[in-house]
Amino acid sequence: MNFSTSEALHQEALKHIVGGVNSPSRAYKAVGGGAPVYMEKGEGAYFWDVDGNKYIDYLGAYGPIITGHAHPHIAKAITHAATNGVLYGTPTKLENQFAKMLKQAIPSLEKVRFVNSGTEAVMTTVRVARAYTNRTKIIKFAGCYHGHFDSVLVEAGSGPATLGTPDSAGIPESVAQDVITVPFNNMEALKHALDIWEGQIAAVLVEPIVGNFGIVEPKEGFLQAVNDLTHNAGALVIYDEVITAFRFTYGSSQQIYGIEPDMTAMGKIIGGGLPIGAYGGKKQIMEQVAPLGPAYQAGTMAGNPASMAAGIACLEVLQEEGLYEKLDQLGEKLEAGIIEKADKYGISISVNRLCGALTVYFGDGEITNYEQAEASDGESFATFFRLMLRQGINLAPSKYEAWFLTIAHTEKDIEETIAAVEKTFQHM
Ligand SMILES: Cc1ncc(COP(=O)(O)O)c(CN[C@@H](CN)CCC(=O)O)c1O
Repeated sequence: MNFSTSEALHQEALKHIVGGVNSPSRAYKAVGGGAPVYMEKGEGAYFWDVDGNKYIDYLGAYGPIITGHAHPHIAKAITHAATNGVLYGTPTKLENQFAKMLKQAIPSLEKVRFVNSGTEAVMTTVRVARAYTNRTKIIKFAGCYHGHFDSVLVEAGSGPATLGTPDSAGIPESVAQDVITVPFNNMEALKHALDIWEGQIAAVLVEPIVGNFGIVEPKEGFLQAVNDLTHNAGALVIYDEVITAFRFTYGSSQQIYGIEPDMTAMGKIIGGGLPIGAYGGKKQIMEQVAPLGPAYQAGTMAGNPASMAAGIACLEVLQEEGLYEKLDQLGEKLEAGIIEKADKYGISISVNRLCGALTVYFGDGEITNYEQAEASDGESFATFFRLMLRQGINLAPSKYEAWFLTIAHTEKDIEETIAAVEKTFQHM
């Protein structure tokens, strides 16, 4: 495969854009460096790079593109918005329509607000929780990612109830001191942290199904324990469903496990590929938000007609009967194929999968928390990534990101992918 145009574009980008990318996730630093491939056309489950190479896409733009690239229903909605005026600075009826769709799918959303990214959505839920409880500390889980605002760019040590230390420059110690990190799926560690910081915890923030150290489901009883322990401590539960909302079902993890948080942050899929974020929750909590209450959140583009139209169109597509069952069947076929080839060539992997999202970890043992994911073999992943890319299979360039299927993937695509996996394992 020839990547020369991508390489040239990357050299050009390096002169103007920090690291040549607008998000560090897109750099190939974790997979040996060099120029990322530059895509220039997407259609369904495929995209083409600037050198004309075609790929089956499992990146899905880190989650949003569950309908496949350039879905006609979404494209039509965006085109209409473009010709109708993309931004007025006034409320529009689309915001009412979309808010009602979200509330119908996720009943814990008694009130919602639209913002422009998952980061903004999570950031605001934390602010609202602090306003509502009049407390400042939050507990998050090691390895969970919640966007790039100060309070969550903190990764404490592996021990429970450890006070956070910043994992990004520019975050004041004073901010890091208000974040406690505990291991995911560890109820005792959570209880310990809530006890130690009794009366000071505003909220426990969790990815109910983790997507940021691969796909990791909550252990039996874990989410119920999060609710019970957090509420007993007088704090709020915030679900970060930026990845999970509409990924596994027409709704959220709340409809899968039958457990509701106090607030939910969303993003990615609900924007149909356009910039989006949303948060919502119990009425009496959400009424802390301006102009009703003292917690401020605003945004020029919040609820803009183009993102609303794209989000509405996306959810209309996802209402199709049997859609998630089909994603699950394709995901199961892919998982089985990868495992069968790994066994055939003696490659030690473990696969975590839920519906149409999966992660292949290199190494032994099950992955139920960040420490185990961190210990998985990144070198082998980097080799795997490169060999798959050269065969026209595009994955996220990180061992911590999931493979995302779209509704456009076919059995044939899965068979082609498994054949590429076999060829890759033969060379590892
Ligand atoms: C659970 C969760 N919560 C919040 C965010 C932040 O959303 P955005 O601000 O990127 O829209 C994310 C963003 N995810 C990353 C990678 N999984 C997006 C990729 C990137 O940062 O380029 C998330 O996964």
